[in-house]
Amino acid sequence: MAICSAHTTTSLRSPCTTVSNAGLRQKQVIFVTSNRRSGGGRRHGGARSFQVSCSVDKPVVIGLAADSGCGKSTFMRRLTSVFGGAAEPPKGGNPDSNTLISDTTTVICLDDYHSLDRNGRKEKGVTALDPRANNFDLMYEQVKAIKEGQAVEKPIYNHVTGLLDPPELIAPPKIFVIEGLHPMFDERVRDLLDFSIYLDISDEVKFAWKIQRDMAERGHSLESIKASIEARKPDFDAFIDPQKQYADAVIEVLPTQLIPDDNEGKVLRVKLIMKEGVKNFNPVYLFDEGSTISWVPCGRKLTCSYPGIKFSYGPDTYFGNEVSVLEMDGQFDRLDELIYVESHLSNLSTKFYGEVTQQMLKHADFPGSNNGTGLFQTIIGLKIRDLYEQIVAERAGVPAEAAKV
Ligand SMILES: Nc1ncnc2c1ncn2[C@@H]1O[C@H](COP(=O)(O)OP(=O)(O)OP(=O)(O)O)[C@@H](O)[C@H]1O
Ligand SMILES: O=C(CO)[C@H](O)[C@H](O)COP(=O)(O)O
Repeated sequence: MAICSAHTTTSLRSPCTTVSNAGLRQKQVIFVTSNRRSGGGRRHGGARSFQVSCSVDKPVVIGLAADSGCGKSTFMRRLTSVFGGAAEPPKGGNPDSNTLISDTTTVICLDDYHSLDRNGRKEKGVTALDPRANNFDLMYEQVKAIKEGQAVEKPIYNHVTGLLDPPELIAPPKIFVIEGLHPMFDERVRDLLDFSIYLDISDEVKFAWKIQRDMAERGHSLESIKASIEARKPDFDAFIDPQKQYADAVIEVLPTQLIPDDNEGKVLRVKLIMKEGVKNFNPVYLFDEGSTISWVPCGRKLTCSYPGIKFSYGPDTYFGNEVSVLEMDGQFDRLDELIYVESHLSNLSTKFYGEVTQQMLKHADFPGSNNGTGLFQTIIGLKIRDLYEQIVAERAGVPAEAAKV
């Protein structure tokens, strides 16, 4: 029996999504196979797709691009937290799965579309960033299937063994996030995205973060970290970096300008570059929309130790597109005082006064919580929630207020 067959669009909560996200309990969800073979699905190079007959709310698809070690996982944790509930790997599945599922979101890692495993890349002398090491046809077919409300059997790239493991079943969630090296590389995949983000970490900062993680936490030597960054650089420049021109929002992370010749990389200058004219996305602004503003909030209401904090805001162009740019240089001493900054920002898509500050305080232990990386990731998380609600409302033909999650 299809438990969703009586479901109508008057309710915006799809029981389908709840069931499918809870591990696709097959007794409760009817699969309509998409070819003539009974019990099977259409084969996609070892992976199948299934149609979930009761899909009412088709997923909103978000792309997040960045190089490895640039904060994608941290961003994803902030994003899923905005929707509530914990994100966990598929229950009972491969312990090395790269997928994270919560009540609302499913985040897949595009490393799972590596067509060459670690040995294969070594033999052919290509890096994982090279398109020849990735199966974009399968990525496109599966993201498209999910967007159309069909479950897919997605391959798994095992980062522990370096091998391609048997596929895992991915059901269409409310919000489907594809994160990794190439979400905007292939035009067909790019066109499926309802919103896209690029994390643009400057070489200096990337190096500092890599050292912090790979040296301190993984025991790699300084030389091997340098060598690995150098080896990836040509392919990064050729295949990953150009994707930022397509992103609806870019979070750019640079060394501070508040400390002359700083080379410690601890204090950061972070820019949130927001494309104008993107459907269901209104850029955040400081004080006065469209103006050019420079603001040092340190004083009676915001404690700042050296080197202080400086915000800037204004219009600009980015790869020929009109954008609004909000910048924060420096770091917060006291996160609870962030409310003072929040109260001067508009179009935040919060549901109550202080929601940005609350989210930041909730995850004060995440990397970047005291600077613009955490602040802008949180803001983009709220904007994605808003975008989702607007899309759902539009599909259901009701005011956006009625579609609040
Ligand atoms: N905003 C930040 N501020 C400071 N350090 C950060 C920040 N974001 C990430 N890092 C550092 O970079 C490391 C990698 O972060 P994270 O796991 O979120 O990146 P990732 O892109 O998902 O990495 P990978 O693709 O390799 O899994 C963290 O352990 C931390 O050391
Ligand atoms: O750039 C990467 C994306 O995270 C990895 O380096 C890529 O997936 C290759 O993985 P491995 O380190 O297991 O060989």
